[in-house]
Amino acid sequence: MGLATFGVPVLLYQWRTALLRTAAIDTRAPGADLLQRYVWSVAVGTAVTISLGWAQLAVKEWLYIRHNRSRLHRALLDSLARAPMPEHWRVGSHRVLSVVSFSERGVFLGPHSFIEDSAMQFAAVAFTAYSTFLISRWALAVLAVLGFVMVRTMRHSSSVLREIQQQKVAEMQKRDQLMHAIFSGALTVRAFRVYGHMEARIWQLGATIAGIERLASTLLSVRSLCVSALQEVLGHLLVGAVALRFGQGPSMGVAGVQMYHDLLIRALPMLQYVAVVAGEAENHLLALQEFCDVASLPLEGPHDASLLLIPGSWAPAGDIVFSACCLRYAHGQSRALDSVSFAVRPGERIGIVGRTGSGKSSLVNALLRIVELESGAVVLDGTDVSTVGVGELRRQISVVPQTEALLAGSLRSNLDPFGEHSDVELWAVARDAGLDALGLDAVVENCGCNLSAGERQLIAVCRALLQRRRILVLDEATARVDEATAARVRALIRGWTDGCTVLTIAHGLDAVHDSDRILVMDDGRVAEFDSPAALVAQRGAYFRLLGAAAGRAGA
Ligand SMILES: Nc1ncnc2c1ncn2[C@@H]1O[C@H](COP(=O)(O)OP(=O)(O)OP(=O)(O)O)[C@@H](O)[C@H]1O
Repeated sequence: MGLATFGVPVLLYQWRTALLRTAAIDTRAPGADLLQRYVWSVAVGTAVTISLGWAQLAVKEWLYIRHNRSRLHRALLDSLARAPMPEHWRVGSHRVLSVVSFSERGVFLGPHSFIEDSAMQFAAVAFTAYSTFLISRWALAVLAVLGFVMVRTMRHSSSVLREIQQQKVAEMQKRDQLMHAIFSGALTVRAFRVYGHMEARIWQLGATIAGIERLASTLLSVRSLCVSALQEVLGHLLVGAVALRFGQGPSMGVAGVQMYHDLLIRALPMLQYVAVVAGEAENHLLALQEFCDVASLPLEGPHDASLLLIPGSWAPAGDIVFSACCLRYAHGQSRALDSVSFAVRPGERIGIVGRTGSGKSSLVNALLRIVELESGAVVLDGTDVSTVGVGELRRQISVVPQTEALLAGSLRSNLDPFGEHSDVELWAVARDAGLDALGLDAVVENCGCNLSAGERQLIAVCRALLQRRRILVLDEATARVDEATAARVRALIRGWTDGCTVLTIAHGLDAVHDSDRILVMDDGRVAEFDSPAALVAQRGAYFRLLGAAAGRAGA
């Protein structure tokens, strides 16, 4: 680096001498002083540019690759891992994926290459401008105006190209989604014989994408033609201005003009680079903005930092109180829970029923602080859950969600992802659930796609039971198994949750008829809450649900 920084000016000095000799410039002739200053400015400008480049290269590795890259990645992961779920739903997985993939390709490479290019190109343009100023102010004015037009044209065309690119990405996403739908819903596609229709749609999207690509390439060609033409005009105008300036010099006029022309031909494309770099920088900064938006999502409450409890010391027995709870998913949306109040005693089994969208799953979201309450409080064993860490809270509760999450591995690794249980326990729960025929080492593919829907649910139930927590929430946990298996799962849950508080959300009333009490939700409110027998005697909402279920069964 040192050799280059100090060697380059020396080489340039030699070059300048050779140039002057070749051009047979009489250094004592009028105007020669001006030309010498010009050549010097070229030499110094080039040396500065190269030194800047070297210095930038030296800091780049440490600053962007070693330091910023890992820091930004960590910020992105932290943000995604700690953001409240509504933020996840808002951001969407597509946006996260595009930010993560861009972070690899663009955000980290973008700024430093922008600095590298801009340092080199702006310095190049600056010394071209200074050199031209030395020769002719009129030439500089022309250079400035046409350079401005060139940069504006490039930037405008870059933004048009960017829009076209975005359109292409949107069309490609549509095509990918369609491909995914065909792949994941292959049975439905074949059953309804719509493959031909979907194939035609994919071809149509492919043709649209090809059309967009053709448009982009035409635009690029037109832009490059325009810029070349503009450069030619600029070059001739400047050379003309210089010829006028030096035209009178008898011994050096032609040589000076020739030399200036040569240097100009090399320097002018730099203007084009400046415009390209500026457009690129704009793209990168927009992407960086997007990256920062996702990397700085608001955080959910502290994970373990309870103000009131010694970490790990909190072990509620399962007493749950909802007190005037109001929950809203988004501003302007109606409340999913509207002044919900009820109390559950430790060890009680509560069935939660109600029509679709009545707020059953929202109760779980409030209990686990997946979504924070707008007002009211959820109290566990006398402790307002908003005062404990979300990690601490969630460690007290096992949940079997509506859509279970299975990972590629074995039955064993899915039942016991953290290797906390003995084979005896795993066999016991697998046997009770009727999964023992598979064997603990049975292969489970990603998302459990090599298992039946019922088997996947059973694995999720077993995994929750093995955790042996005081509170268990089952959200439609037996919706996809036959009645005999559902009865078996109910028996399994009873056997493994002695003394635990169990909240069972279900559409099918069979899943909750043996509960101690039934909570009926209606439009975000508690409609009824009592024992099944009392609710039947009341002939209210639960009774009507039973009647509707009986009607469906009879039909
Ligand atoms: N992620 C979400 N974003 C916005 N609104 C939501 C979200 N989840 C639920 N809602 C709304 O909140 C209300 C209650 O939904 P919730 O999922 O609690 O009903 P549910 O009784 O569990 O329904 P289901 O029986 O279909 O599971 C509905 O009006 C629903 O549209």
